[in-house]
Amino acid sequence: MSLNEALKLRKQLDSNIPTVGVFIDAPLAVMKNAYTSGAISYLQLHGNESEETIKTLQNMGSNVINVVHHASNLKSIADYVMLDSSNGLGITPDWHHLPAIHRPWILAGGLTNTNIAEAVALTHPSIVDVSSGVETDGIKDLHKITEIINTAHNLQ
Ligand SMILES: O=C(O)c1ccccc1N[C@@H]1O[C@H](COP(=O)(O)O)[C@@H](O)[C@H]1O
Repeated sequence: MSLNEALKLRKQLDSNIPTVGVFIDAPLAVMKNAYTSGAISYLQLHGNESEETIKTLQNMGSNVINVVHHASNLKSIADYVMLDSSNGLGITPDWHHLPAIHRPWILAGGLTNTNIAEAVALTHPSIVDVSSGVETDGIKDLHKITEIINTAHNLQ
């Protein structure tokens, strides 16, 4: 998505709703621009971004979500870590063998309305994140989004 498209979408959204930009090893200038233009409030980094890059983005004022593919990599100076088995391919991590995680963290990867209760009960994340699980034919589906939000809100 171009910066202009992101800015257009930002304008259509309630200003109280934070927006997240998803990046994989993007140039620092691109990520900085996305943040300073006001298009996004959080940067979600799915590549091999260095600690130095994360620090630079945080010093700009942005919150940074560092995505890791294995629970053994959950140490990061980022504001949040997200555990996701893949990069948006809808593959679930192994929820049964996660170590206890003593920091705010986000569970992602293949969550759907039918598996979210089990995933949360087994892993106790601070936040859940879902993308392909609320799509039909690659397009976000309002019915699926409403359904999973209701399910999540009813979890203990
Ligand atoms: O969705 C994508 O195309 C994507 C591409 C590259 C990196 C991440 C991507 N998506 C993000 O991945 C997580 C989990 O997605 P899913 O629920 O498994 O489909 C989510 O944050 C997506 O925004």
